[in-house]
Amino acid sequence: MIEVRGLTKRFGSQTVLEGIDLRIERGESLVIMGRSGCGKSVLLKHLIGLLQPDEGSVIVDGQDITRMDERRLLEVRRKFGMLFQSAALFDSLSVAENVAFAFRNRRDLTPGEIARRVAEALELVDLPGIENKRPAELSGGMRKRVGLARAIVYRPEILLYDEPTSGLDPIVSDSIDQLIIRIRDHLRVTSVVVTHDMRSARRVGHRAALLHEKRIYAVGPTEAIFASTDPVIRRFIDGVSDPKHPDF
Ligand SMILES: Nc1ncnc2c1ncn2[C@@H]1O[C@H](COP(=O)(O)OP(=O)(O)OP(=O)(O)O)[C@@H](O)[C@H]1O
Repeated sequence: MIEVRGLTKRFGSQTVLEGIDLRIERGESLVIMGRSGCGKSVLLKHLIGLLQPDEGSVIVDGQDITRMDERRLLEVRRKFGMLFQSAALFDSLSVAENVAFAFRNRRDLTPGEIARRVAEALELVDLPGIENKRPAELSGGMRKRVGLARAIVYRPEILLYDEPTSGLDPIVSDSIDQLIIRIRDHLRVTSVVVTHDMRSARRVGHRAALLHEKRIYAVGPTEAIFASTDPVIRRFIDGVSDPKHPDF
């Protein structure tokens, strides 16, 4: 579904990603893990064409999106839904207006059809009937669910999650993970989940990739990565710093 080939990204003199190769199969969920600031969000933004690589390419469903013009890129982006780290809801809009945001320019859908699709998306994230609430009235976990409803309302083929469980307690995190799994299986979407929540990674990922020092250090079935004895992978998974190199 997505293929990244030899992707290198620099910001000024800082190289953030170097020679990244990654394949994401249709219908699978891939977890991308790595230290804070290692470039996970930057990689995610390349998958949807929000950033352009300095070298290499990104192929989505057979189409090279690198250096694609904005009009064709918009077409490709319709395949994607994205759940941002902060859920990114508009506080001045109701839940229904937030969830329906992607439909604001669609003349082919009646208000009744939009309301039905919004209700269906809210149902799928276990928040039926909260259309008229405001984001400020919701807990952090509920806001994430509304963000997820907004991401799935137009039935994307690929869902990108940027830290879906950050800032949530373990119980709410588990419920978000269960939703990610349910949506993946129910809507048959390809999922890419950026996280440094190890429990969440283990629950939702068919495969896991560890980004380290600008490269994909390891990628494989999640259980194999978690069972690895490689010292870099172990330190990351067990959350143990290296006394000789506290920053690594
Ligand atoms: N638009 C930008 N302009 C300049 N530098 C940027 C830009 N976006 C990201 N960076 C830099 O790229 C590096 C990687 O950032 P990124 O947000 O991808 O990290 P991350 O792995 O997602 O971190 P975290 O886990 O803390 O969210 C950082 O050093 C950041 O400052």
